[in-house]
Amino acid sequence: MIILVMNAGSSSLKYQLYNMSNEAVLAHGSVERIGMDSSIVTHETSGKPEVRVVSEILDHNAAVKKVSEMLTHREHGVLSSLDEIKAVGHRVVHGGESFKQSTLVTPEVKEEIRRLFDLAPLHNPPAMMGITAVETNMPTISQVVVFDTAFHQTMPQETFLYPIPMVLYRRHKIRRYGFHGTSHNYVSQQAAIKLGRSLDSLKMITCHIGNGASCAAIVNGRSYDTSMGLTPLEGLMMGTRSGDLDPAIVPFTMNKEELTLNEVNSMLNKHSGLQAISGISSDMREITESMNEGDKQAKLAFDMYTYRLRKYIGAYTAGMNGLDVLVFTAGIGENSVAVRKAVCENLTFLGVQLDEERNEVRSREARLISTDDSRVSVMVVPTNEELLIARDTYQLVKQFA
Ligand SMILES: Nc1ncnc2c1ncn2[C@@H]1O[C@H](COP(=O)(O)OP(=O)(O)O)[C@@H](O)[C@H]1O
Ligand SMILES: CC(=O)OP(=O)(O)O
Ligand SMILES: [Mg+2]
Repeated sequence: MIILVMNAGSSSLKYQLYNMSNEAVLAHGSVERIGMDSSIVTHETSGKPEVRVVSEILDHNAAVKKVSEMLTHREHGVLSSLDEIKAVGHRVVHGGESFKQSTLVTPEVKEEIRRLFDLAPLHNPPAMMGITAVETNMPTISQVVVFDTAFHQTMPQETFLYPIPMVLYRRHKIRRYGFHGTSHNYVSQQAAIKLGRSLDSLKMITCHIGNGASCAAIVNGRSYDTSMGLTPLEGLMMGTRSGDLDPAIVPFTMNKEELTLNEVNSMLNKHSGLQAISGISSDMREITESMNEGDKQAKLAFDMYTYRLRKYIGAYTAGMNGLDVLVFTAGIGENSVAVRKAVCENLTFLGVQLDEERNEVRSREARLISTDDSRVSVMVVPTNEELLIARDTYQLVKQFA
């Protein structure tokens, strides 16, 4: 069965085409800068060099049309017809409390995702545009939605509620939801497999640190707590997002700087984090390079980033009353030797013993980076949200469509 996975952002659409008989990726790529003056399409099929074209792509509908063209292209394509695709699986960031697992798209499901626009104004509308564009361009195909929030629906009230008037939860569902659930779920499973242990007996912390960053406390394979909240702004310091701060900063800054709600939202989501402190970049590679060249602001950004992550690891270890496995994943977690080292070298009191040589090995495989006698197993596990979306889509379509 051939399945197309889509991850639609506000100005981008990433895709992967899977053959589920062996979970092989037949093609993958992205359309970036949708709606801007020149959009960039990249497309790669196994064994061939990447194709890159600049084109005018006005909206997500045009982007899906472009992806269909690439997949069936005489030279670069891998399909003779779009009919070969059995289903499309979409990443949807916010599923609220309505969606505890992945589901087939129906008119009711679409209505519910629309109702959640308020809670994820940056993330859910583009996902809906992707779903509608597939309906227009491939009208007979089954669609499945996979939610970032679903895995965290096992959190208990004491971790998901905010200590604010309960009426706000009852009326508006203001609570902590958590995100990157597909990734936390996937890497926790992979870590247990690699260790040859059952998830049922493990206390784990998974750190998904990419552009967006969150960590999760996972007990017996179920999410117990996670650092993102109502929206993906809470928690860790990120590339351009602040993460945790005193909420009083919001009205205080609005007053002092005469900012509107939109402006303060944009400040905290797009102009904070590593970018704001370093004054250089939101990209951890550039931060590390500048720090190594002696830049003090870059070093401060790096130190704040790793300190805040370490605080969460300490807090979650206390929250779970113990820790067996610590997992690093996503762009920074999988690649930054320096971040992993800075976080782990101050966690010896928890029983974390990093093996410096293992930490420096570069590989795309899940691997152990702690010493053999470290009480806590520290691991790097490459994430693969698309594969989990493809698997859920495959299961649901096999069962119901
Ligand atoms: N070799 C590397 N060393 C340090 N950081 C890296 C390296 N490779 C990628 N990164 C960082 O990973 C981050 C992007 O993570 P990624 O998971 O790809 O983000 P996204 O949220 O866009 O999926 C960037 O901060 C980037 O600098
Ligand atoms: C939910 C979220 O923060 O996603 P991303 O890391 O893709 O921005
Ligand atoms: Mg990501």
